Amino acid sequence: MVVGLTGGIGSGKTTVANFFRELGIPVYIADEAGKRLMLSSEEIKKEVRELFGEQAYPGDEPDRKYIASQVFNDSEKLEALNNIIHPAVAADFQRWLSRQNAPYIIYEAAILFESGGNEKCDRTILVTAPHDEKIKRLQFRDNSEIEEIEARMANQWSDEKKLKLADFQIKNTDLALTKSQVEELHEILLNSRKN
Ligand SMILES: CC(C)(COP(=O)(O)OP(=O)(O)OC[C@H]1O[C@@H](n2cnc3c(N)ncnc32)[C@H](O)[C@@H]1O)[C@@H](O)C(=O)NCCC(=O)NCCS
Ligand SMILES: Nc1ncnc2c1ncn2[C@@H]1O[C@H](COP(=O)(O)OP(=O)(O)OP(=O)(O)O)[C@@H](O)[C@H]1O
Repeated sequence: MVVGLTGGIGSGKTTVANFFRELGIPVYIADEAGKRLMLSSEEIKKEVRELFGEQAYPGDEPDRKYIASQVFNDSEKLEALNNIIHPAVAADFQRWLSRQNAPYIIYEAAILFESGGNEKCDRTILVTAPHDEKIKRLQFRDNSEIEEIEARMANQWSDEKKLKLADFQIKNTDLALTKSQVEELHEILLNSRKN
């Protein structure tokens, strides 16, 4: 059973994914796979260079800050980048999935619903947190500018829209409460598999 896990920027997806990992559940993180593939795949490097110029890959490693500055205020360029990265991540995920042996696995992706990835999931979980809390956490973690965070948010669906499609919601405010929501959901997922 594939359980999709998503949430807006800074909502706490990775924090929640790590709680599932502590329960012994295999977790695939699409953002990390995308990063790894941008480093290892010559095909991706070539296509990204064609799209954004040499500046996107000054050497062997991508200039993520430069690419971000090009895509989050230009939805056509973002779509073109997504079209390069997402199929490669999907193939990598299928290879990973075929090696797993667990009652269910977690597939964590930032834009699961926006990209239609939810259609390949048996269940979906949305992590939510108050807007100001997300901004505070990201400023603390990454030293990000508010404008940069809001530009990414503008390219993601609202929680209201995603909640209509999600099977479960995890409200990530207090970490201890988040952990207990994960433990409860884990039991539900184990049982729903038996039905
Ligand atoms: C633009 C890139 C180079 C910026 O890299 P950077 O290290 O700054 O950010 P990172 O990848 O860690 O993402 C941080 C957050 O930004 C947001 N974000 C990233 N990609 C997207 C996207 N395509 N659409 C909307 N939001 C996005 C998410 O909330 C994500 O959690 C990178 O995000 C990227 O290659 N994105 C396109 C591919 C993609 O969709 N990746 C995510 C799922 S595979
Ligand atoms: N409940 C919480 N209370 C306080 N800090 C939190 C909480 N949940 C997450 N954080 C912190 O907020 C930051 C963002 O969390 P996390 O990285 O899990 O979010 P994310 O949704 O995966 O982020 P991104 O969208 O950038 O990939 C991290 O520094 C994390 O340690």
